[in-house]
Formats: sequence, C-alpha cells, structure tokens
Amino acid sequence: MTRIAYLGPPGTFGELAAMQYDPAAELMPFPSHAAVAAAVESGMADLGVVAIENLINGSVQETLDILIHETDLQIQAELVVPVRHNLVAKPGTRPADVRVIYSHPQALGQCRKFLERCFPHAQAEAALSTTEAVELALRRNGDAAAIATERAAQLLGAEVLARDIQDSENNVTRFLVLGRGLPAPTGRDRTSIAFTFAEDRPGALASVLNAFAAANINCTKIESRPTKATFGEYVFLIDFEGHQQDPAVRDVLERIRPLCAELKVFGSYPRAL
Ligand SMILES: O=C(O)C(=O)Cc1ccccc1
Repeated sequence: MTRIAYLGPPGTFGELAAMQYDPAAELMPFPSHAAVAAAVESGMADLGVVAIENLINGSVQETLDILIHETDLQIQAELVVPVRHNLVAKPGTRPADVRVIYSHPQALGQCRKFLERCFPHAQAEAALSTTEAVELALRRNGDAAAIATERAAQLLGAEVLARDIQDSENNVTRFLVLGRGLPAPTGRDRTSIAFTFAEDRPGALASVLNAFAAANINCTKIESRPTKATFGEYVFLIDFEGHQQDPAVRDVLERIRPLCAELKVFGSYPRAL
C-alpha cells in the first residue's frame, strides 16, 4: 500500500488532498510541510502532499522555499482541491463570546473578509494546521473558535458555528505530490523549474522568457523568491506546459541553462488544470 505523508493531524485540507489522490493509501500525518518532505526523503513515506497555491492567497511560500532549498524530491502530480472553511468551536460556544480564532495562516488569509466583518475584535492566532487549530480552541473555556474543515469538527467533536466563510465561493488550493522518479509523459503535462542569474544585467530574465516564446511553450506561472543569501537577489520560478522528455522542452532547457547560474527542475507531471 502506498504511504502518503501530509500536513496533519487528520481532518486537514492536506488529508483531503491525499485522500483525493489515492483513496486506498495509508495516510501519515506530520506537523509541517518540511516534515512531510523529510518523511519522503527518509523513506518513511512513499509520497508527500504539500499545498503550493491558493486561489485567494496565491503561492504558499513555505512550499516554494522547500522546493528551492530543502529537497531534491520530484513533483509527481498536482491536485486541485475545493477549500471550504468553517468556523468551529466547543459545543455551546456563543459567537459573541469568541475572543480568539485559531487557524493555519493560509486559512486565516482565505477568510480575512469574514473575520473583519464578523469578528473585528477577535484575535487571530496561527496554528500549525487547521486541525491543530480545532484542538487549541477546544482546550479553552468557550471563548475561542477555529477555522477548519467540517471533517475536523466531526473528528474532534466540535460544533460548526458558520459554514463557507472563505472570501471566494470558488476557493481551491493546488497541492503537489512529491516523490522520487520522473512520471512518464501523458501529452498534457506541466514542468516546474527554478533558476538564478550569476549577475544582475539588463534583459537577463527576458532572455529566458524569450527562449520559451521562441519555442512556442506556454508559461503558466512565474514567481520570484529571495535567494536568502544576498539582499536584492532572487530565485525565479517558472511553470510551463510540456514534459522534460518532449524534444521542445529538452531544447529550451538546454538553451536557458547557460543563461542561468543555477537551474533546478522540480519535475514534470500531469496537468490538473
Ligand atoms: O491546515 C490545513 O488544513 C492544510 O492542509 C493547509 C491548508 C490550509 C488552508 C487551505 C489549504 C491548505
């Protein structure tokens, strides 16, 4: 049976994503995305599921940084998971008594308008995951709530005070499945890369983008993160359509390699969108 590491405890969106990917898998909860990646690297798990991008908040920077700096695992797949948030609390809690609202920072960000409108005086507190947030709220005396999945509320015996509190009705999160090896091309794939430049010069980034344009390869995302070494220097990340084994992709990677100081390929995997 495939063992899949995810950001737990059970009831999180990470668990929903892992179940969506493989309903028959053995699921292994870990307390952070870094621990999820480490579990796959150590061989404790076969695959790891991590959140990479949300419709409302954009990229999950913690995951981008893990891919850039902390792991050589390859992306095996992407999953798009509907994300509906609920305000949950110890049974009997009155909304008027709620002073503290716990959740994962992603969830707090995705419910910003609801929090401002309905709980302008409550304090938002970060938790390691949405399920941990429910555990923290249940430990207090009726003055706390959490933003979490309905499943977490059921598993922990919490009451749902409000449903669908996310800022966008169509809220979704894209998750990545990390593992070893290169999935075979399907004809509808995406490749993710990161690169740096040796020196700051006019047109450096344009020269890379022009190589994609010349090869008629569609870039689906571009992003930058600090190198964490020198202020003002960045790692650029590009997602594009195609697979490393497609001749056109192989060709474009060969063209851009000499333009970059470092080039890291995070993987080629079937497109979910
Ligand atoms: O804490 C969770 O449930 C997670 O899996 C992280 C997360 C939080 C909110 C939206 C998507 C993922």
